[in-house]
Amino acid sequence: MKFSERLHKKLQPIWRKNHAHPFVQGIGDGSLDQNKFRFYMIQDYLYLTEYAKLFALGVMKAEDLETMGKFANLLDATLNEEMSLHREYAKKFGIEESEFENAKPAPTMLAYTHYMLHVGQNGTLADLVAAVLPCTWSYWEIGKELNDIPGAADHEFYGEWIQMYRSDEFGQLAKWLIDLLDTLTEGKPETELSKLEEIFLNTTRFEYMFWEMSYNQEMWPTDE
Ligand SMILES: Cc1ncc(CO)c(N)n1
Repeated sequence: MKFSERLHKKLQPIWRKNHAHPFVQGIGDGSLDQNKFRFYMIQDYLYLTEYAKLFALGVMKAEDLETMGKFANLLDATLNEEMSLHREYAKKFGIEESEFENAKPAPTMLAYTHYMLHVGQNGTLADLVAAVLPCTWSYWEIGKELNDIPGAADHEFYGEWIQMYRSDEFGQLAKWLIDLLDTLTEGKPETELSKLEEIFLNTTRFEYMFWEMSYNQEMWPTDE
């Protein structure tokens, strides 16, 4: 069995929870409160700013030019395509891009990005890929599922979000990461695989927490 097939089995219960989450459901049927979405987009902008750095670390850790080039593509796609979606939404909200950039980070966003950066900086290339994969893979899956809801991708407010994550371009990036992880783990001992599985599960759990955080607009519980 490919390592990604093993991971796919493991992540199913959490993915089902993602898809059933009222935030995701609300994007699908257009009923999501726009204030919740705005909170999410701001935190996601901060998230992607850090996430993009993982791809720069991928360039550093890769051992051949082809892999370096692919990570460079991912870095470019994140900063200049995916984050353009957020900048467009900022316009729709009538707020400046700088308001996105200078927003206060929410604790779950901080915990998630810092965990990934820690793994990416201190681990192997396989560790790094295990950490970043749930992000791309789960969004692609959500994008495709929501796209299957009649009219969802044409919704005047949430349609563009669905179109971004269901797109073939985005899917290709996810597929490339999946294949890379399978190649890197071929013939590796169980001790190593279970360590990678744990990293993958942790960021999968963080993905669920990000929906939860956004739905509840969670900041520090101690803030005045
Ligand atoms: C939290 C989060 N996970 C995944 C993606 C997909 O890139 C995103 N934009 N934000």
